[in-house]
Amino acid sequence: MDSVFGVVVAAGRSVRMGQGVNKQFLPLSGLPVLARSLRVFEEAVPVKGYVLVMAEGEVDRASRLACEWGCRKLLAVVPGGERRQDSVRKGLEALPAEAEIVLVHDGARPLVGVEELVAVASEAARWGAATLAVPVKDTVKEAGTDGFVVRTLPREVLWLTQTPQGFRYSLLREAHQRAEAEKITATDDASLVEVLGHRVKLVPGSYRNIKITTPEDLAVAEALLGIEGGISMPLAPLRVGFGYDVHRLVTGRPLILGGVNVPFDRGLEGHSDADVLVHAVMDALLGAAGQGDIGRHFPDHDPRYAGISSLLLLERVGRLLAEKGFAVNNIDAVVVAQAPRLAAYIPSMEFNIARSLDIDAGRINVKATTTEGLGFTGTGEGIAAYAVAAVVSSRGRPENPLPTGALD
Ligand SMILES: Nc1ccn([C@@H]2O[C@H](COP(=O)(O)OP(=O)(O)OP(=O)(O)O)[C@@H](O)[C@H]2O)c(=O)n1
Ligand SMILES: C[C@](O)(CO)[C@H](O)COP(=O)(O)O
Repeated sequence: MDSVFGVVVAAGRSVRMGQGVNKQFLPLSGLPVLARSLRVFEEAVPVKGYVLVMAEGEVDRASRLACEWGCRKLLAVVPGGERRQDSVRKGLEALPAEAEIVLVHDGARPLVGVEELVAVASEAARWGAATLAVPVKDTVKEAGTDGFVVRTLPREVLWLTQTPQGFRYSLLREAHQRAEAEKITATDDASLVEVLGHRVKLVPGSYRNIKITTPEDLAVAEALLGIEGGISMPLAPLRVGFGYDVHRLVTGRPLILGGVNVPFDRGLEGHSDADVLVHAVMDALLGAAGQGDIGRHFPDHDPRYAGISSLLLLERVGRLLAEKGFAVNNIDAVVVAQAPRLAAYIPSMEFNIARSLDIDAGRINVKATTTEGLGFTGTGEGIAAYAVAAVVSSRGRPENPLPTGALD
């Protein structure tokens, strides 16, 4: 496919959400709305890179968070403009010259699927312009300013447009330049291309690709994710496991918790990266599946594991469980640390753990607590973590929990 790039706009004011904050940072099943939208661009193979557009005052915050969310294809975070189309234009200006197809997406549409994004890219490459859209389900009336119906519109030809919308880069830039020159305002990019007389191909999308606009949209999105993740449908047979780990705090080491490099004057000592949270999670998972503990699978005298990211080990635990016929239902964990304060990093920890296990972040819950200055965690000698995990047998019954020996 042609060289595909993206522009994700998230520089709006979130007025209709009515919470006084950018709705894109609100949690949706444990992960910020924006993180979910960006993840789709990360996962869509044809997308080479993308630009994120934020309100002026949120550029730094978004850049920092995107790093924590593991956004590897993000090229730049740039300030947006007054109207959505101004934000898109600024995003387009930041794209590299090699861009041939550009996908413009609302950061506020976190439920779009990777396949939908790829379909729009391929139709845009074919037709020059394409947009995801769904047929109107209700009967649509045109109203007068007096509040009375003027006419009923023919539903058969009406579609609700969504994003991403995909275009040949040169075509979309021309459309935006024309809009600037002729002072045209439009609520989507396809409209600007239509003004040029260019045809826009409709790509049938999904009704689940809602735009998070008002508070009830968040509730609907949560419900959709819950149903799809199967959380509301208990699976049996269920097995639970418990994990506990402690590491000593020392100077000269980074503090890695849940795969996040947490700023602190000391870090945890250990053979690997000493990620005490991920170690507790792995032990809980292995315990639930009857597969021993991490000491057995990843011995701390084995040079292969010296300094290794514990998230890589977690990925291997996830694969082992899958081989044994287990799927992770949910994990709950608590980090016990007197300092530093961890609240701001918890969504990223949950995201990292979920990504390593290839499951939805809504299935992971991480908490942090102090011990009011008591004990070894209270004095800052070390950090502890506890975790419980529930796994279900995807083969309908628990697997034989006999030990299988170490991973390769
Ligand atoms: N000046 C603007 C206006 C909107 N957007 C983005 O365009 C998308 C669609 O806009 P909408 O959902 O309407 O978001 P807001 O403009 O934030 O909402 P509201 O109108 O309620 O303030 C959102 O991802 C929003 O952040 C943008 O980047 N720059
Ligand atoms: C681009 C869009 O999401 C397509 O439905 C929509 O037009 C954005 O409109 P808004 O007024 O910025 O919410």
